[in-house]
Amino acid sequence: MRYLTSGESHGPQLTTIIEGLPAGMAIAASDINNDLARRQKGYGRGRRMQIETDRVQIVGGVRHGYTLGSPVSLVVENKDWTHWTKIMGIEPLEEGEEDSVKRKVSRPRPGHADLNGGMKYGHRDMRNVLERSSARETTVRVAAGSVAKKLLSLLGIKVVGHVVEIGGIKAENLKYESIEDLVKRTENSPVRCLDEQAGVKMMEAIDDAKNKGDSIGGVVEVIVEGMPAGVGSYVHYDRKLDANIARAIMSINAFKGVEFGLGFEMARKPGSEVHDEIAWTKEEGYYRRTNRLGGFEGGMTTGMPIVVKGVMKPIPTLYKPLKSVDIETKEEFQASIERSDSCAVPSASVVAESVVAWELASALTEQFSSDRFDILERSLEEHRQYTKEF
Ligand SMILES: Cc1cc2nc3c(=O)[nH]c(=O)nc-3n(C[C@H](O)[C@H](O)[C@H](O)COP(=O)(O)O)c2cc1C
Ligand SMILES: C=C(O[C@@H]1CC(C(=O)O)=C[C@@H](OP(=O)(O)O)[C@H]1O)C(=O)O
Repeated sequence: MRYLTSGESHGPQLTTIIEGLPAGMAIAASDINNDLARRQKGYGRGRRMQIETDRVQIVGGVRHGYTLGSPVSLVVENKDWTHWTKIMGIEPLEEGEEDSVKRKVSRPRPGHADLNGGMKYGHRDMRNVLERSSARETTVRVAAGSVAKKLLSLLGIKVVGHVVEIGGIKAENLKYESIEDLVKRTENSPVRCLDEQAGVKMMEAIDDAKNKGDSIGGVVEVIVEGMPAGVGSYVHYDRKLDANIARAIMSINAFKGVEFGLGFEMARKPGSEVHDEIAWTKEEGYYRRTNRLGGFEGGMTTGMPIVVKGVMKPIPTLYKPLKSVDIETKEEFQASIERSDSCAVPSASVVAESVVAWELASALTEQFSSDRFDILERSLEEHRQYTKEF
């Protein structure tokens, strides 16, 4: 499967076209809207989120609630567009209209894409960069991921993202009864954190950063249950599923690192405390006694839960200005801003969940016959039985 997204942060809409979904898969706008709403929530977001109420329109590839096998196109409108029609105008300016209506950006923000993007595409008005580099684009990535999640859930695979650290405050109590329990408890937390006490401290840290005009980052974790063993491949770099997941997480705006299982801690432990012993029972088939590798060996799933973390840096747009250089005057200035998030880690955990779901759905549809959803379902069931008895 593949998808592209299009659209600017303050343009009329965001669009995605998804190719390669099996025909005959149930999908409804309500499934996607639920995930769009989850992405919008989260403590630490700025004023923009009060303007937007993200809702999807399915404009292609679905009829009476089922995919047709043709490309699925999804659209999410930017409500903020009505305030930006002149600034973002698609038509050339009319005679006599001032260039100043474009709200030209000549002052790049440290940590954002402004300066490098301006240099790359020759945009001396760096609004042309920030409009697309903005994480507003993650709205339709979540929409595409939601469709992938639907495919996975129909195949008995569950994916959930949550927050394990914000601003140096780590969640200590990460125990949960079942993935349903994890979903329920994180949905009830404003920071999408299992550990209620840590969650309260995280919110205080966000308030503190906001009051100081600063921003903070954190760590999100995505857990997947129900993936069969042997999905992905070891034969080529771009078919290693863990590598594709790592790339997907790194592609989320502001993400700077990825870990599977014990992650970087593996560097400090001997092999006997890292590798997971293999066991077998008639009922369960093969399983690992531990899951320190986080569900992957050799670029393929082990059948154990996938556990992957991603680190998000603090938001670059700061009320407390950092020094930068105006590209017109070459003079130093201290940036002043109108609005920004102070922490978007909770929202980003939903984005991480979405991009992981996408990679898994992609790998499954590549590996198994997938023109028809019912055949995909059957093939996967056969594969599950086969790997159990292998
Ligand atoms: C959900 C989400 C919301 C974000 N909100 C903001 C924001 O309000 N202001 C900002 O400067 N950056 C925000 N970012 C981060 C920037 O989009 C990101 O830092 C920028 O695109 C540069 O890319 P890089 O940090 O990956 O190098 C957000 C990121 C995510 C995932
Ligand atoms: C719009 C979203 O996030 C935006 C991501 C973002 C950035 O620079 O990445 C900057 C802000 O945009 P604005 O300048 O319009 O307030 C965020 O609000 C969203 O998540 O839907």
